[in-house]
Amino acid sequence: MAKFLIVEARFYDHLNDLLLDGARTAIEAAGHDHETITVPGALEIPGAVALASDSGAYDGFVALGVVIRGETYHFEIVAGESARGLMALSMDGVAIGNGILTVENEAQALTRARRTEKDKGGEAAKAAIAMLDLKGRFG
Ligand SMILES: Nc1c(NC[C@H](O)[C@H](O)[C@H](O)CO)[nH]c(=O)[nH]c1=O
Ligand SMILES: CC(=O)[C@@H](O)COP(=O)(O)O
Repeated sequence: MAKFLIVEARFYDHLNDLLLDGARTAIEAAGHDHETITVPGALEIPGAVALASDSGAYDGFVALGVVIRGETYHFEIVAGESARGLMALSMDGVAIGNGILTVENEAQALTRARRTEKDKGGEAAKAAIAMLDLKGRFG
């Protein structure tokens, strides 16, 4: 049994609850354990994963969040830099799945957060599980 840390940026409570449901369901269905921590926003997720990974307490990580475009360039920064940070961790051998939704509006987020539709939370968890399996094979 592996232990996953879900790192969620709780910017939109109702959307995060759906993403968490999907991720937790996927991890449990695969027979693994999980814990969850919350950070202020998506920009803080990579740093939190780096800190937790250094602790050696977790086998894999799932990043969850919702970034909805506003009026300024900040969307590009938050969406792009959070993804870049997670990719850097992945390239450094951290088993991680990216479930940070980067969308134009809440409607797009809702259909992607629900387990009954696109289930991006479950998708991210399954990606983290797959990367952990690869780590065991090649690590
Ligand atoms: N606008 C959204 C943010 N912005 C906050 C940043 O992620 C960060 O917490 C802040 O810049 C302080 O460093 N975060 C989201 O997760 N979603 C958004 O829509
Ligand atoms: C993704 C964001 O940071 C966004 O919600 C901020 O909105 P705004 O660009 O209108 O300040």
